[in-house]
Amino acid sequence: MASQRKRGGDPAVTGGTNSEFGYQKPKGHWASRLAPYAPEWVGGLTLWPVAAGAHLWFASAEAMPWASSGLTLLGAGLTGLTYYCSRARAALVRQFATATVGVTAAWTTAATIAGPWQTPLLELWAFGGGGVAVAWSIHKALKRGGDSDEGSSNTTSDLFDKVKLSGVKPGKMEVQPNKVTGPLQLPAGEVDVSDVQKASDKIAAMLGLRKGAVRITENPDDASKATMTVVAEDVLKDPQQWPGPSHPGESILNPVELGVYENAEVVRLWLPGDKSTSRNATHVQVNGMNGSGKSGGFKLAAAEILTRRDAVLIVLDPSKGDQTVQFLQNSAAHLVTDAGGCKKLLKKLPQVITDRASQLGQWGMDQWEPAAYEQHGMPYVVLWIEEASKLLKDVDQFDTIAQEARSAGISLVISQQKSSFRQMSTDVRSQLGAALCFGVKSTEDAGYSLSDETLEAGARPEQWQNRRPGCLYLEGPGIDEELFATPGRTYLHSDEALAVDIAEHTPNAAELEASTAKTLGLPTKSHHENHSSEHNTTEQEGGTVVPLHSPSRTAEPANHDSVETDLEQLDQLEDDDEDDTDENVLALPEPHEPELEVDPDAELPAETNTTALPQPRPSLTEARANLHDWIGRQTTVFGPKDVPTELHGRDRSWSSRELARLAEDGVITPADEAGSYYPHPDDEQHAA
Ligand SMILES: Nc1ncnc2c1ncn2[C@@H]1O[C@H](COP(=O)(O)OP(=O)(O)OP(=O)(O)O)[C@@H](O)[C@H]1O
Repeated sequence: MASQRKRGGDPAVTGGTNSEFGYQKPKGHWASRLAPYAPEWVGGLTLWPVAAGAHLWFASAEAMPWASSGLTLLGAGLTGLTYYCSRARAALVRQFATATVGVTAAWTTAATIAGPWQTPLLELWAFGGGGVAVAWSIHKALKRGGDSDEGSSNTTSDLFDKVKLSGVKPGKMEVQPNKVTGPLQLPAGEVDVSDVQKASDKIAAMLGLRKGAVRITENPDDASKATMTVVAEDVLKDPQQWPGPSHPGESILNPVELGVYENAEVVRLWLPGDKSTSRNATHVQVNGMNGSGKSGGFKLAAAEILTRRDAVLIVLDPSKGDQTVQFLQNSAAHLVTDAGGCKKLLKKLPQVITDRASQLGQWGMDQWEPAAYEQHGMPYVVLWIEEASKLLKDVDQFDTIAQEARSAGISLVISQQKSSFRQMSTDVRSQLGAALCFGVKSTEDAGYSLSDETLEAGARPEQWQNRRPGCLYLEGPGIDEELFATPGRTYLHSDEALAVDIAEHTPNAAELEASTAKTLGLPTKSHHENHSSEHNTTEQEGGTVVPLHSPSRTAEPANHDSVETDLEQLDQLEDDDEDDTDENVLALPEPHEPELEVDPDAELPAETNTTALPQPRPSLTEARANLHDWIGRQTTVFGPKDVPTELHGRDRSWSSRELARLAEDGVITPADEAGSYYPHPDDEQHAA
């Protein structure tokens, strides 16, 4: 327990400060330099006249026995009290303070009875008292420190005195850019690391810093040690720009990079396990209130996953439809946005897990490793489940699914506002080894996401709520535990920029192996490309949303399994919610409808409003030709927002990508402002 004693009770720390918080104000004048040492000398000198007065006062034979026994009791009580109150101090100080009070009380009692001028009381007072006063002064002089190396420690030591944690001893503080760190030694058995953590905001206030600027992290190997980190400037105020994919064309074994921590380290999330570093594969829970930046985090993670050579991303997003996933329209991601389809896919997962795990076993692998893709074509699968609470309640034994999925090379990412007991069972939660926590509403919500240790170490996602979108804490395998309580912020990005990088990688994107694709009712590569080969006259730009009963599914070869699956799906139709009607429509086989404007891209309602709806959408070739003509008529700088929707029938991100492509091909020239262009090739621009 923390010592809650009053600051004034310890002669070693009283006096000597004349600013509000003492430790900051320099004392130049000799009087103020000597003032801290006055109490022991003044106290010692006044003791003699006090004892003399008491002796004369109690001189009568009747009063003296009462006075002597009263003073003895009082002395013993004060000695015991001193010992108790100094328990949070270093052992030597505690013993010295107790001895000082005990000896002083004994001398005062004896001097009151016999008279302080008697031998040896007079000599004891003169030499013994003087010695005690000198000892206290030396102790104070050393503690206050004239030596500059110790200066910072003593200053910090005083800081702990102020928050009533005097026994806490700071070590040498290490100064880094925007950060000061140093070890703390706690008085073993007297002050707990949680006591210091609770005082961290008070310490920040005393240093004139914002809440959360001081963090105390416990030492996992020694409960009497901790680390104090002080971050002066809040560098997360302004998010950093997305630098592009971190490991394009490399393995998903490399971390997914999402942003930066306040100490400028990169926020890294490892998904697959790695035996060589004893790291486990992990699932992730993503939490954060509305507007806290979850979708932004998803988009960055998606861009990372989709630019790796051996990973497949499947996204289930039953709530926002393709509002969030629009930027993935040209990617290899598998998207399911109807609730019924999402649930069906989840129900098929156990089969996929069993198949993949036994397949990996046959190849001699007890978990997924890059060789599984390189040698056998089995990619790592990241199944990202948005608004998971709406789906998981209908999936039996999801905890078992989660438990088994990791060994089958599948990471589940469960994203929802909060993971309270109503939203997610404790069993499921215990299977999610990583937590990505954005701003939440309350401390309680933070507790559903982050571990107690991280919260005690100073993580406060509730301080952001949704006022600091993108700010996060991340716990997970492979991450240095000191970073668990370090705030970070996702990169600032635009959907267009992400889409461009993803599209660049799409031709090399990993394919879902045939057996998994079949069980889940998904195409192997991407809906976009499969669909394209089956319906090559159908426009593909928006064709990435893959409901389970899509034409691509019906095109799969019929066999015993698929008959069974279809029967099962028919049964399940009764259970499914709001999307049932759509599913029935989509389930009808429509393999050859060359001119039919089937547009599985659900982005259309969002951007192609009333003007576009009654119009047949131009094909990609027509859209590009229209855009080209339109550019030819432009005379000034323009951007994607200036391109009329009816020219192409698509959303603005399409224009954005097309313009970027044309600029790359040298047809138009980028202007100074990002995302805007001159309607001429570069050389003409210079000539003009
Ligand atoms: N790192 C960031 N820096 C600055 N702004 C950001 C960052 N991340 C997201 N934002 C902005 O914050 C707003 C909310 O973000 P986002 O839509 O990702 O939140 P959300 O948690 O998904 O919200 P909801 O659950 O309501 O969809 C958006 O305008 C987004 O552009």
